[in-house]
Amino acid sequence: MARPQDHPPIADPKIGVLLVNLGSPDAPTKAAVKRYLAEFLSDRRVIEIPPIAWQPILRGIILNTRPKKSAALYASIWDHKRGGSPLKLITEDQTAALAATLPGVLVDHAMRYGAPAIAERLTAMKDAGCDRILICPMYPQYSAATTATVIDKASETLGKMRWQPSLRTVPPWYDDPLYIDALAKDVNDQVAALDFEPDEIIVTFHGMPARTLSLGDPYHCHCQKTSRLLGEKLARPYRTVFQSRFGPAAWLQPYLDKTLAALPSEGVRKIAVVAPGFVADCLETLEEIAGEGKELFMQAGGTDFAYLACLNARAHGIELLASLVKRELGGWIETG
Ligand SMILES: C=CC1=C(C)c2cc3[nH]c(cc4nc(cc5[nH]c(cc1n2)c(C)c5CCC(=O)O)C(CCC(=O)O)=C4C)c(C)c3C=C
Ligand SMILES: [Fe+2]
Ligand SMILES: [Fe+2]
Repeated sequence: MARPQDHPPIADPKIGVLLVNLGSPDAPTKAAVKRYLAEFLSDRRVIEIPPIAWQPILRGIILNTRPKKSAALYASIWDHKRGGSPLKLITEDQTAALAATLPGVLVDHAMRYGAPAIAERLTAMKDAGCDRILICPMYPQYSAATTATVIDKASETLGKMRWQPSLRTVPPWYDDPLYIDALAKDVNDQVAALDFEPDEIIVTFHGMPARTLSLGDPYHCHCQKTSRLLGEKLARPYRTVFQSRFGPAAWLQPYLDKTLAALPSEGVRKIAVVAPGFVADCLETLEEIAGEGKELFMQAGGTDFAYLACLNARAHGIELLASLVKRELGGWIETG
């Protein structure tokens, strides 16, 4: 018969918050990018092609060509001083800043691909005594390729636990007035600091394969609504586009690159570009928009281009995150 002294130690109960973003390679090298892309692009939520057809393309072509090119792009944005990608370092800063607003709550972060892994952090939180955990996928707009895959991975981890923590998830906040207000204030602040007046604000979102819309993914609608609400709040001319097309199939349109190349011929020569679907700057914003995008626009005859930073760990961003998280922690902590 088990005696009380045989009982495994139990930590004091705690509430936990886990921020989860996409993840980056561990280093801006071909080998690290290959490892990262192999994990990312093997996720069936991301590439919805049967593995029997997709894996030979991934292993035979993509992982032999893309890592070299992507590693060079990562190298161009890497923070060598702090040692990491912008996405990783900003997520760390967001975690620390959010923790400062939630005394007594264990705030941590994980990445869906690469490190720190969701399984590792959820297990560490459970071991530290978290019997209630709020997961915050760091995507304002829901998609199966981002939000759902975070929840799948967390559920897979809980599936291996005897004593599971209770789990809550932060719902998508694409139309939340707190988010739209934070974005509008941040865009206005950044535009006011420019030395030109933009003819238009270009609102760009990471793309998705076009067919995900007819399959029932709400991502397109979420992006359109964010953009409309932001545009209305800014009371400025704006347009919505999608970027980062991957593979030969059609993705959500209009495409950012084609739009940037065409705008000057429409008489739009001064623009500010904002990417509200990213809560942290990353390869897709710093390299694709602020780097390649600017070059395309200027070569096409544009005169002024500004990339507006994501909310990141700046004041409007952290206030937003703290409000969303505190609201979802209602009943678990004193939120009044
Ligand atoms: C913000 C939402 C995102 C959606 C929706 C999304 C869908 C999606 N992405 C790919 C392929 C790639 N994305 C890559 C980078 C990347 N993607 C997001 C976010 C979303 N992706 C972020 C934040 C990043 C940057 C990561 C970083 O480390 O900074 C890449 C890797 C980079 C490269 O090699 O070019 C690929 C590939 C697909 C196929 C997809 C939807 C089906
Ligand atoms: Fe992506
Ligand atoms: Fe839609």
